[in-house]
Amino acid sequence: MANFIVNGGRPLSGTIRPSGNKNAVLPMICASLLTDAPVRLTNVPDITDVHKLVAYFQSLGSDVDYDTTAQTLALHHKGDIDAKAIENLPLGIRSAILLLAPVLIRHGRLKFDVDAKGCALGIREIDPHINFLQAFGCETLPAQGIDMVLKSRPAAHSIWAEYASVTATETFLMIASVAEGTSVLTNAASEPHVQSLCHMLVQMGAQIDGIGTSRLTVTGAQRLEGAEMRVPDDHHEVATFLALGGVTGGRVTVETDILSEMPLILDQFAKLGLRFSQDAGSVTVTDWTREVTPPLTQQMTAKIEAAPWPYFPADLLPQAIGVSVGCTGDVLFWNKVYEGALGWSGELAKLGVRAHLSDPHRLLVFGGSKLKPAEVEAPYIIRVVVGLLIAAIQIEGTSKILKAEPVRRAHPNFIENLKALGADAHWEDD
Ligand SMILES: CC(=O)N[C@H]1[C@@H](OP(=O)(O)OP(=O)(O)OC[C@H]2O[C@@H](n3ccc(=O)[nH]c3=O)[C@H](O)[C@@H]2O)O[C@H](CO)[C@@H](O)[C@@H]1O
Ligand SMILES: C=C(OP(=O)(O)O)C(=O)O
Repeated sequence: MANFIVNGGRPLSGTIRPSGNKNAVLPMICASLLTDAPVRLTNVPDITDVHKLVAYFQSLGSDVDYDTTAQTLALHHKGDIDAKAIENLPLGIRSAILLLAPVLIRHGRLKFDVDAKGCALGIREIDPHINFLQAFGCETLPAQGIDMVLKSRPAAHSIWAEYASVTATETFLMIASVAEGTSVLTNAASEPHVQSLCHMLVQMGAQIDGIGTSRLTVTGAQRLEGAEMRVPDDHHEVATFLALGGVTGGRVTVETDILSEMPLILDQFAKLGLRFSQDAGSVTVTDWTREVTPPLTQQMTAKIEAAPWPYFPADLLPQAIGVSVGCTGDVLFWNKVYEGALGWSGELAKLGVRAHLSDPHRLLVFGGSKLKPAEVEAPYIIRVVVGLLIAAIQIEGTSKILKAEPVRRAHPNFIENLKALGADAHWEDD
């Protein structure tokens, strides 16, 4: 596991383009298995999760052309796929769960003991996925692990989900897109990455109404066609570069076409004293006052709460916490999604941060901490590596973030990009 070394206190400045969104490209890659026609994706990030899915498809005998320089990925799953290889789902990535629907649709059977754990944010449930698949006619056979079969074309089904799950909504979308008839999912997730999968499935021949809302109506196609899609820019990475620029007292411009999805995200970072200017295709962080905007309701503490879209994303909470440690006021962070996403906050104390973990979902960061460089250890959570870096890079002196490797799952060339903006940072191999 590699570590990050960062020499903090140097302003980051310049212009940068974000990479494609990991959580958008992964379901798109999995959905390519729904067709025997070619699929071509552009703006594909060079990240380890993509490499794992690509290796899986290569093992199935698919034609795969992944050009990391051009950021393109061409996939063509022609005839039969290798029945032995199909059960070797990629390990350690949450998106392995997104292979269940397409493999069952394509192959009719899947036996798995899925390690679809992804980031260590708490328990990563598989129940909604299995329940949705069963509702569409997949049977579960008694077995060690899970053994599912799909004997004929799925029949449309309507579901009211217990909660708005991103990947379970994507499972629904994939199976409903080939089902006979019209299916409805109520309490659907609506994140930008869920929307991009909808647009891809529409291009492939499904009819989808309600894209971007919590109710999706899908009419399936007998046969799905190929697709050519651009992976949307990563709104998490846009916010990350802005935060890094701001906390170092620099001026970073991010050029992107995803600004329409970012008003709430920028508002919440502005609550932490970051100031932005925007034009049609870019956003610039211009200043950091360090002042927390106090609520007008005097009994309240300033707070940032994360929940399913269109709330502030849970995957941006660590980055916001990283900014807040240098603020003069108190901020309450509330993760309404995951029960295990804040346990790492003890590491902040090593950097001199005063904070109180109120319960598994809420962290109160006190203003005015006397920060100092330190060695901290990241959990297996991509965005926490980034959050710890945002905290460390604002502190003069050398800090080390142990086990920083998970960042490679979502942010290509992360250190190279930081260096190009003027950071003094490098990888250290253990
Ligand atoms: C590959 C991928 O796309 N991963 C993303 C996806 O994971 P993933 O699809 O696994 O996340 P879910 O949306 O299912 O939510 C994660 C967990 O939070 C809990 N939960 C969620 C919503 C809710 O209203 N109530 C509730 O209790 C459940 O325990 C659930 O298992 O969405 C997460 C939430 O945006 C992101 O952090 C992950 O980066
Ligand atoms: C939690 C994340 O990813 P995953 O669900 O793939 O583990 C993330 O992208 O921050």
